[in-house]
Amino acid sequence: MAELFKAITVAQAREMIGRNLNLQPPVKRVSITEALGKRVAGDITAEEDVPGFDRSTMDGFAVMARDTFGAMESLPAYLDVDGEIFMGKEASLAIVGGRTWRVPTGGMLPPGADAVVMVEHTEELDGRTIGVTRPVAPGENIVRRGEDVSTGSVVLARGHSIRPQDMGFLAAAGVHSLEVEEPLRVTIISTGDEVVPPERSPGPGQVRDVNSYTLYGMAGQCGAYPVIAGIIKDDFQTLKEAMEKALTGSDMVLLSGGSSVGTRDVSSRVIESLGRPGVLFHGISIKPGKPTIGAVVDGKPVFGLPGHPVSAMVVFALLVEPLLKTGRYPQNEREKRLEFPLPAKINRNVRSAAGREDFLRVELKMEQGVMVAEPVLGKSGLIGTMVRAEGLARIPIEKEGVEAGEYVLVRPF
Ligand SMILES: Nc1nc2c(c(=O)[nH]1)N[C@H]1C(S)=C(S)[C@@H](COP(=O)(O)OP(=O)(O)OC[C@H]3O[C@@H](n4cnc5c(N)ncnc54)[C@H](O)[C@@H]3O)O[C@H]1N2
Ligand code: MOO
Repeated sequence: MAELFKAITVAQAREMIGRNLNLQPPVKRVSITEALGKRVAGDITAEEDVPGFDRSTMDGFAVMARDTFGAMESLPAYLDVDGEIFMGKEASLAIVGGRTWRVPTGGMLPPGADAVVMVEHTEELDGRTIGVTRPVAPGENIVRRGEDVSTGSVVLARGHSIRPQDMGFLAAAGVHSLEVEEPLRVTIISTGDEVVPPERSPGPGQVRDVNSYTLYGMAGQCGAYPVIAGIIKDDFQTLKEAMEKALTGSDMVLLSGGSSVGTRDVSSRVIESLGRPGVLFHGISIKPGKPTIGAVVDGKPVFGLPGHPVSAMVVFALLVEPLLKTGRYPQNEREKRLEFPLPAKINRNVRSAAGREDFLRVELKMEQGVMVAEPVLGKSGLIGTMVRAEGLARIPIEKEGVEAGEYVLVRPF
């Protein structure tokens, strides 16, 4: 069993979980319209070129560009018009030097044409001949066959989350159904003898359950399928039974409360009893969120999140969210950078401790064209501070604080 409160870094925590993880989301074939926000289960390869033919991007005249070289207002290049290409129809007759075809925006180019002259840059002479008043370069005002997608190329790679533009791209490539990962099922359990459901009036010493709802919301935002299992008594046997049931029916279990060192804190012992490898760490060098339990049981992650509502949300953002969104933790500098993407100037001094990463709730405002982060002060038990905040600012592990005017990196929410 992991040593109690021998705190490790976030990076080490991620590494330990990642190494033991075996998330296996179910896979389902869906239509394009059902795929929004889902992750692609395997590489999707284009079976045809898009567009399937060379097309004009302007209303005008299909030409061999070289026939227009040197053309100008005072000395147009004269071309005979062989006819008109209609929208959605094949252009089968090849273009002949010195001649042209009228073509609409999106129309097919005749074989041999390598550019289109916009109608504005031509003058009609006798209905059969035009004068080109500006030259075009090869490739101008056209898109080539396969320029959007070429046959055999990977349209979307495995693991990619489908966005609206991806849906259009799939349609263009003729991929009308695809295999996607089903949302991961996350069971959320709250512990604590003092915690009551929101519909109950708390008695003396009692508080309403906050964490089940913040965690439910955060999991939903990640595209997961959260289930609230309710409030379970701080009792070994009762909690063990609830956790076993949760593990059987889901891909991940989040338990909040009971992660600290109180005599009644049974979470760690219960998680350890569920299976192998069990508890990997108990304590991370962050504030808030230090008393976090990280475990993996038969490939499924199990987190014991701190009871304080802000702490639970911060730990979710750092350890749970990447797994629900991508099935893994950020691997390269770009992915890590995108977790806290927004630079902002902090507007007051904040102390931290070297060897500990701090996460500040901040409000964001623009002052003289600069993004400014104003810390929202308050203990990590106060959910209202999170409601006022618009982001989390990070003070890196090696720093002993930040001074007013320094830049911090923020994750807006
Ligand atoms: N002697 C020490 N005491 C504490 C330490 C410590 O290092 N030494 N760490 C503190 C920190 S930091 C945190 S965070 C909390 C973590 O506590 P637990 O995870 O053990 O959670 P509980 O003791 O059950 O509850 C803490 C706090 O949160 C409230 N809570 C719990 N669940 C919910 C819920 N679902 N909704 C709303 N509020 C909840 C609970 O009532 C307590 O107020 O420990 C510190 N103590
Ligand atoms: O996780 Mo505890 O809140 O550091 O407040």
